[in-house]
Amino acid sequence: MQTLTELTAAPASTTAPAEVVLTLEHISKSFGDNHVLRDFSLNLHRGENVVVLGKSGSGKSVLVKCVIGLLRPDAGRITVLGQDISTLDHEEMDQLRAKLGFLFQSNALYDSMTVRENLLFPLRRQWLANRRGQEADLVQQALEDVGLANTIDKMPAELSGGQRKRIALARTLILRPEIILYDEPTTGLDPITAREISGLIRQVQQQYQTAAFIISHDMDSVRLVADRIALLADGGCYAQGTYEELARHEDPRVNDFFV
Ligand SMILES: Nc1ncnc2c1ncn2[C@@H]1O[C@H](COP(=O)(O)OP(=O)(O)OP(=O)(O)O)[C@@H](O)[C@H]1O
Repeated sequence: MQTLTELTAAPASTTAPAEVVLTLEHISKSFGDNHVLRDFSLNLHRGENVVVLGKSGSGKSVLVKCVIGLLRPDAGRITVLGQDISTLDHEEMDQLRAKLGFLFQSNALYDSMTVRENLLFPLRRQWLANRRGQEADLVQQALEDVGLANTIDKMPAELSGGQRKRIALARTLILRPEIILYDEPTTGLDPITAREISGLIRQVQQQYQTAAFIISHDMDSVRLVADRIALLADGGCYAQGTYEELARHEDPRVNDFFV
């Protein structure tokens, strides 16, 4: 396996894989007179990291909530792993969510449980029959993947912010998601730890061929993790391209993010 340094130094891939795993088509969402999303469209391909970049209040969280079915768009269609989510009932949506991983800002670890118990929890909740009896191995593997096998018996309060982020990612990985949604994965971390987490996001992508839908405005992290960036402005996908393409974009509304 590549070292973290090699991974963080690796240039973003410019060849997009063919299979589309997430499609947002002409999504609109308003709250009263506040038209947050207006005709927003974007595709995500298998194995691709896409960062959605936008100013505070531009609608990034609303977009993620639409993808995971917590908010229903007023117009448009969202297709996840080939399924139009507006056609799914609760049970079907739950089954689909089991193929998605989430890494929220809060990490959402259970403070009263050890690291081991935190990782066992989603396994038992999803209760994957074909993994019965393998839980201990899966926990061990997930912790090794994030470089924290030695924390298995610790409580979350004994871990640093960066370690808690890694454990939260291990808990997501244990269910082998096909798409991971990262909400501000480096917020609240010091620059060195933030860089390590960005390296880990790349490592996960390469090791598991997962697609990632990443909300971020940490431009150092965006540079390291993004294969493609979609700029959300005026409710729509205002511009998209690689980090380098958008950084030299002539429109100041785009290149201002990169200075
Ligand atoms: N449930 C809701 N009801 C009413 N308005 C909402 C709701 N959720 C979000 N909004 C509004 O939608 C707009 C976009 O909010 P959102 O949280 O998506 O922004 P964001 O881009 O994620 O911002 P930040 O980077 O600061 O987290 C805001 O004006 C917010 O007030």
